[in-house]
Amino acid sequence: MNPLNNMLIIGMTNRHDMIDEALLRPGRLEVHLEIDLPDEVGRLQILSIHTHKMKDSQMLSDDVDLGKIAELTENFTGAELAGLVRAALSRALVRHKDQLQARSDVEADHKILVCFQDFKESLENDTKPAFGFQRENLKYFMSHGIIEWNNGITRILEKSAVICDQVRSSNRTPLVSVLITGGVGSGKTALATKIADDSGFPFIRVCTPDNLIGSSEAEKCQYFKKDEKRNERSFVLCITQTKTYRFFDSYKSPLSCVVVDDIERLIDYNPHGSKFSNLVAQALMILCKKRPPLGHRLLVIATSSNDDLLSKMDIEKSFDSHIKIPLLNAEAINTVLEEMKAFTPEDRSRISENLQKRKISISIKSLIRIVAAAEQEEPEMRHSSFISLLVDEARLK
Ligand SMILES: Nc1ncnc2c1ncn2[C@@H]1O[C@H](COP(=O)(O)OP(=O)(O)OP(=O)(O)O)[C@@H](O)[C@H]1O
Repeated sequence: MNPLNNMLIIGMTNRHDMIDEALLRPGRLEVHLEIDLPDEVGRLQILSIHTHKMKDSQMLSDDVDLGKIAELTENFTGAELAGLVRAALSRALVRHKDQLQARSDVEADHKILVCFQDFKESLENDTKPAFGFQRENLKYFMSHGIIEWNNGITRILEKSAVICDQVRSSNRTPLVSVLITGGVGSGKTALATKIADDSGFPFIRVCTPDNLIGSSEAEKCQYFKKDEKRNERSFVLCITQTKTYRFFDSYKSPLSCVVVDDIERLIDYNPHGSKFSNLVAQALMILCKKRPPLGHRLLVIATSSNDDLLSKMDIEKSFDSHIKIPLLNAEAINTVLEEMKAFTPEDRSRISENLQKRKISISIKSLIRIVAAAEQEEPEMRHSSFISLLVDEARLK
């Protein structure tokens, strides 16, 4: 066999983690270059390249501000930006065809013009980034907004803003992990996503156990992989047939936030017999401790309703900060009713008067549910129905 000289072999993949290590050893595919998501300047350059021909043939309207489009396309890859330009062009073509059909005047302007509106509509309807997040998806977890029902909630939000600033700008802490705990329905998921949303980080991923229903432990398996070149460990936490949560996806962006919701469900905790998946629990602990690669910063926010379990399993210690969400007392209930504009002002003052005599504590989620149930009653029955539902619920707890 004669060796071939002067050959350069370039391999490309978007699943570096799945390539056999034998192929990546020195002497084989030994130089590894990772292409990160483009920043705003990079996106502007990519958009300029893909609209270059349009501009030359005067098909690009003067109102198209590529700088603005670069600003709006956070987390877009180069291929997605090219797709966006194509989608905007398709919209312009369809509009042009419709205009031609509508006009009897054949002499009308025949020029196809791609406008800023075409890009805007394509962004809204056609091209979405595969990485990162969609802001509207986060809103799903805060379906009733965030009500600052007492100073405790305001302080939590202020403390979280400081933590986000720390991740963003401190050179000492590229990784910060926060644990949010509270009773069932206390608003953990909503607060975690609010913190992630307010952080303004370009990459946000919410990992909920709902997506893993029916997955076996093998499917949820996590594995660790040693990258010999960079001496780093990268890992995949959960693999399902439909979805792959790769926490190291977050390393594609310089500034990322991963929300891990409902830890006890993620680790398959079963109070009967106290069973859980140790593999997933270990993966979580490593996620909270493993520094991201150089130049990348990561905020991990995890939520749980089971404080005791986490401290027994030593998971709690893996987090840098622990936020506890309180339940609502009578005063907080009044604030929430006020903020939600639930019932009439007269009903609200009757409720407030009634609650003064009671010692009550309830979760925000239960309170919202009770308000919705009471609002189904006849107007004159609403406040009494609310009180009795509230008392029943609080007794249940
Ligand atoms: N200050 C607040 N904090 C958190 N949630 C709030 C607040 N004000 C209003 N909400 C609303 O309350 C609901 C809280 O539900 P959420 O699912 O976040 O609770 P949870 O503690 O994660 O529930 P579970 O224990 O069932 O997982 C959301 O609809 C949210 O919009």
